[in-house]
Amino acid sequence: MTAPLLAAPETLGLLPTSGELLSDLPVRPGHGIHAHREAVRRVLDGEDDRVLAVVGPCSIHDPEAGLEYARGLAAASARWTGDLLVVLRAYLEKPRSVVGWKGLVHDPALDGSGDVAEGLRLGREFLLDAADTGLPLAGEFVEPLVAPYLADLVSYGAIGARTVASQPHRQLASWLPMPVGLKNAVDGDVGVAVDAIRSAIARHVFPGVGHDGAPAVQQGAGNAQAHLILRGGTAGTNYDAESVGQALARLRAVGLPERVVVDASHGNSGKDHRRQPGVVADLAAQIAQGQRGLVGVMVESFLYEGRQDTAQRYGVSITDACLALPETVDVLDTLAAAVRARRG
Ligand SMILES: O=C[C@H](O)[C@H](O)COP(=O)(O)O
Ligand SMILES: C=C(OP(=O)(O)O)C(=O)O
Repeated sequence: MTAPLLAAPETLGLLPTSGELLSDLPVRPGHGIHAHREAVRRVLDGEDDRVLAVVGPCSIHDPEAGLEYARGLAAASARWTGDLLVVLRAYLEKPRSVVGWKGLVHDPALDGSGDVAEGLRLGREFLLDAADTGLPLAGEFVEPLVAPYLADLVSYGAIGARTVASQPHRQLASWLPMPVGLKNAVDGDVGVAVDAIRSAIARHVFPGVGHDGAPAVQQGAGNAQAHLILRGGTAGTNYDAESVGQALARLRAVGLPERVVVDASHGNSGKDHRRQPGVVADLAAQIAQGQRGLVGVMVESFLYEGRQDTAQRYGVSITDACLALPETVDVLDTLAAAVRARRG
């Protein structure tokens, strides 16, 4: 007896279909997802002169702490309503440079056991509860098969620096029903993200899995709000006025709308959360001086500052280091003041 040429990967457990999970845990009346997505679109398209502020933990590992944070941010956000459109980072998947914890959806027990069925349920419950705060939600999409289980609750999507060159992720962005930001690569390459935007705004046909669980040929019509996120990289930061100007020029050169969101964390902070306020102060100065192509800012923030390797301390990130919520309020005050100055 010869071994099969291709054995399927070992099955560790079964998943519900996305249709089943959506019907068990439906979007609640009052979540206002359509209105949130439209609000994000208006800011990106320059029809609303506020600045998008995508703010929250690097990752959600403890739904209780994540919700306490979401409620705190929602309460604070009332003060910036006229100047900022605050969106909660509700990140349930983490791309890894090599190996590591892949996020609540992939490993809710945080121990490598990988109970994805439980992760999807817990993750969706978290998004539903977080949406109850009234904040629009942001998420990075890492595993294309996971998106149909969660994307109906998301109003701002991101494709990260590690997947921006991947055709399946560009296809994913082409069908996702919310504006999607595509990040420059880990090495700082902006060109690959510009290519990704050109791909994401186009129609794609690709294999996928429907809400009924059946494999199917699917279509993405193209995401008109696909845009660039500058996140710095190993080659250096790219939040300064010259880098922002160069990025806008690259977009203009290929006929794309001149708009960027800048991530104050990751390569722009060297993963040192204490540098994020300085980055946002620089961005605020650009906005105050009239830069209209700078349409959004991303900040990594949690209940308490810093990070930890394992979940010992409540409300502290187990992935990248975050600013504490009170410092985040100061940072967003600075940004809101800059938006008012730009109007003036
Ligand atoms: O945003 C979080 C991390 O920067 C990202 O998941 C990569 O982390 P890693 O380089 O520690 O794997
Ligand atoms: C992983 C992230 O970012 P990046 O892709 O820029 O590293 C993130 O925003 O969580």
